Amino acid sequence: MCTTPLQYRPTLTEETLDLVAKELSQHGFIVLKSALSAELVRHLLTIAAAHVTQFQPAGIGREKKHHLNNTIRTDKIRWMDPSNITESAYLGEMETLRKAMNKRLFMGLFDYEANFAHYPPGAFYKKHLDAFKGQTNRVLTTVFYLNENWDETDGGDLVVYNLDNQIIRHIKPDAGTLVIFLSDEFPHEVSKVFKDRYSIAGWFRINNSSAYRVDPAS
Ligand SMILES: O=C(O)CCC(=O)C(=O)O
Ligand SMILES: [Fe+2]
Repeated sequence: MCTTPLQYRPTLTEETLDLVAKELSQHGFIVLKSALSAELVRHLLTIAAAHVTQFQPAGIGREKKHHLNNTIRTDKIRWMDPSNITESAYLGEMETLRKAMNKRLFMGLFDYEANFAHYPPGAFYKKHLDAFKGQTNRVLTTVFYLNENWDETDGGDLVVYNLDNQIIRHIKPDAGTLVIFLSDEFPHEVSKVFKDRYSIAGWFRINNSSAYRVDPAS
């Protein structure tokens, strides 16, 4: 029997990457609908749902400051596995995005870390910033949604604020929607969900290593 290996065609076109660069330089924020192939999105959802019992409670803060705080967030996560062909296809698209932003905007993004997230009914993530100026090497956030047939009444909007704390966007976590924004400029929250919600949150990082301090891998 002959089985062809599973392959995914890259979907981020030069035109899309131009648009992302333009919007990020003008507004620091972009929402792309149907950003990746429907097949890839479906397979990512299947993987997330199949492994959900292994997801771990998510923490806040990094390294020594990392701790669990279930008054701030109650989602569960699993870091992506590059040895899986489907997860690797997603990471490949993000690598295309990384290189494109470095080329067009000279952002100096040197790597990317990403986790699947599961918000069971009742879960939320209160308003937060992913990064504070000068204190982190996370500079560009991505959130990619995997949920089919998401209804307004299912909750779980991504609510985005500006630095004056005014709401600027409500984003429905629809399958295929990719949100990209500057990590230290947009406080955001995930409103309470009423149905299982799956996503992939990721961060492009700059290299803060110096002779005195070596950056940890994650
Ligand atoms: O899932 C979302 O819409 C956002 C998640 C988030 O803010 C985070 O993981 O830092
Ligand atoms: Fe966040």
